[in-house]
Amino acid sequence: MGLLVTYAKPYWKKVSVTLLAVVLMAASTLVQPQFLEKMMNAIIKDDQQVILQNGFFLLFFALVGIISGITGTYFASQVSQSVAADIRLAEYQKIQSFSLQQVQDYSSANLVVRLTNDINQVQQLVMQALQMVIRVPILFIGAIILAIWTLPSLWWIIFLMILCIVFSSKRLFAMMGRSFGKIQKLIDQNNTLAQENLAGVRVVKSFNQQGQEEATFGKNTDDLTTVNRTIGYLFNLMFPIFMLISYAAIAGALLLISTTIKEAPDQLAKITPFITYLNQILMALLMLGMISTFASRGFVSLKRIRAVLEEKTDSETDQTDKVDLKTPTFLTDKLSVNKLSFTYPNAKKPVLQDLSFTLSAGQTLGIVGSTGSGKSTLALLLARLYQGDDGGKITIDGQDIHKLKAAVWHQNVGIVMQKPVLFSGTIEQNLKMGKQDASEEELLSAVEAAQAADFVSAYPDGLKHEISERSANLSGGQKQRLSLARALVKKPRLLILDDATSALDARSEKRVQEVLATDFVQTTKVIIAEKITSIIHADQILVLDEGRIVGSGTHEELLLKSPFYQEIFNSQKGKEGNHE
Ligand SMILES: Nc1ncnc2c1ncn2[C@@H]1O[C@H](COP(=O)(O)OP(=O)(O)OP(=O)(O)O)[C@@H](O)[C@H]1O
Repeated sequence: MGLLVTYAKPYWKKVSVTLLAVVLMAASTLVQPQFLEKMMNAIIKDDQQVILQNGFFLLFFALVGIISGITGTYFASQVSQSVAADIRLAEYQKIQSFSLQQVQDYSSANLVVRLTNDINQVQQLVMQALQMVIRVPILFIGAIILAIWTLPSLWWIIFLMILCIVFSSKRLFAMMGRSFGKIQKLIDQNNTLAQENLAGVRVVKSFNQQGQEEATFGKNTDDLTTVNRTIGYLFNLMFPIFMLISYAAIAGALLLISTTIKEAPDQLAKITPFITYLNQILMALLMLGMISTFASRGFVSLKRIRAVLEEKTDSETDQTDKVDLKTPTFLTDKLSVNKLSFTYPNAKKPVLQDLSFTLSAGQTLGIVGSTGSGKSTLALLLARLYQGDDGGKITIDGQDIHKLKAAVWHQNVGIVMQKPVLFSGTIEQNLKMGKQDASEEELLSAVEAAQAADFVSAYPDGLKHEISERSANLSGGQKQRLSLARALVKKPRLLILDDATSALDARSEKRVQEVLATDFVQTTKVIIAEKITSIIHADQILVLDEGRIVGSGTHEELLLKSPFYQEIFNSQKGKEGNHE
């Protein structure tokens, strides 16, 4: 609730207008039966003037009710949309600052639901709350007081009716409440299934898995429908049950009045407002039921959103805009990795153990090793996307990289991941992620260095060419080249290439190596490769096996002293790609 109040504060003027309109509407609803009673009395006495006079007031207050109703809905809708938009933005910004582990812990599908469906639920909650939170108590208490005031002897009928309604709705809501939590979980699963299936559509088709995928998705959708239907049934039951109770109360009231009408004929005029008040009490309880439904779903969603917003993230103490990104503040000398170990947060065993090595500025480090030996993990640690276990450190000129501003480190480090990721938008927009203010010349030079010039210049719109969703209109090699160009355009002080040239032909890969050696002399390079030819000239090569360094030295040294390295080299000799 505190979260909603915080986000609604900037819109206090509109909130006040909404609440004022709602109070006016509730008051006009309560006052109308009073004029109805006066009209009934005048009809019995055949007093035309009083009939007209009260008819006019009745119409006037009905009009006030309509206008204030429309005004309230208009402003409530504006406030709820603005509050939802602000929370959505805050949540999105928060997710942007999440570590890889946090994204993995929540799962991306779950975060998408929290950004979409959960926000919609909160929007509905705000909309309904603004319109009903004040209206319901005014209407409920006001109608009870006025009903008793109208026919005091029938007070117990009112309370009996309320008791029956409260009892039956409590039961219905208890049954519905259980389903709301389930819905959110099923929507998460539904999203995960759809996302995975669409992202891997080629695999699904090539393995003829459409039927299997449809069945899994269908099962989840059926479960969701069943839970939604249960809630729908229970909700739709509520209205007839309430109506039944209220008609029983009205019938009871009429029966009792009919026995006393001869001694007190003025009670005839009171029966109409009394019944109207009974209906208003019923309306108030129905609205309470509705708001409880929105509240049950809305508060589940609000809790999920708050969990995201309250996550502790690295960048909270590290605001990019306060950092001078232009001035390189490190990498003047030595990058040292000292006794570095790393265990993924939910894993039992460390993935990297006791790694130590040093690199001088401008040097090239090659990393080879068996699959799953921890090469990509080391790349992520060097890029400061994860932090090593206690004790081990990565330092630059003696300073722990985690003590530096994350934004500064990321500005000076270029990483090309094993699976290249580009975003929908133009090639230029993607490349400028490396350097926002890069000139066209700088972009073209990076494209040239990454051996992407041929295919980029073949597009009639060149750098303005649109990359489609999940870069479906690019080949694997093209994606790799553009990812490399994006890292090169920022002229990083430390460049990490994780199997980044695997989809390049031997000639292009050789050209990339030459460009890195001549145009990026100052850049320290860490190159993870499957093929030894990719790192053969490295100043130092690390051989990893099961997270440990099992060999280090130059190519020639390793050929002499590391059987593991020799084995890899011999297995690759003569194969395509050995362009040495
Ligand atoms: N996010 C993660 N959470 C938990 N374990 C992970 C995660 N990522 C990787 N691992 C595990 O860490 C180990 C090392 O993975 P890593 O990707 O670093 O190996 P690699 O040497 O790059 O492999 P490859 O040559 O196949 O790319 C593997 O056993 C893998 O299962």
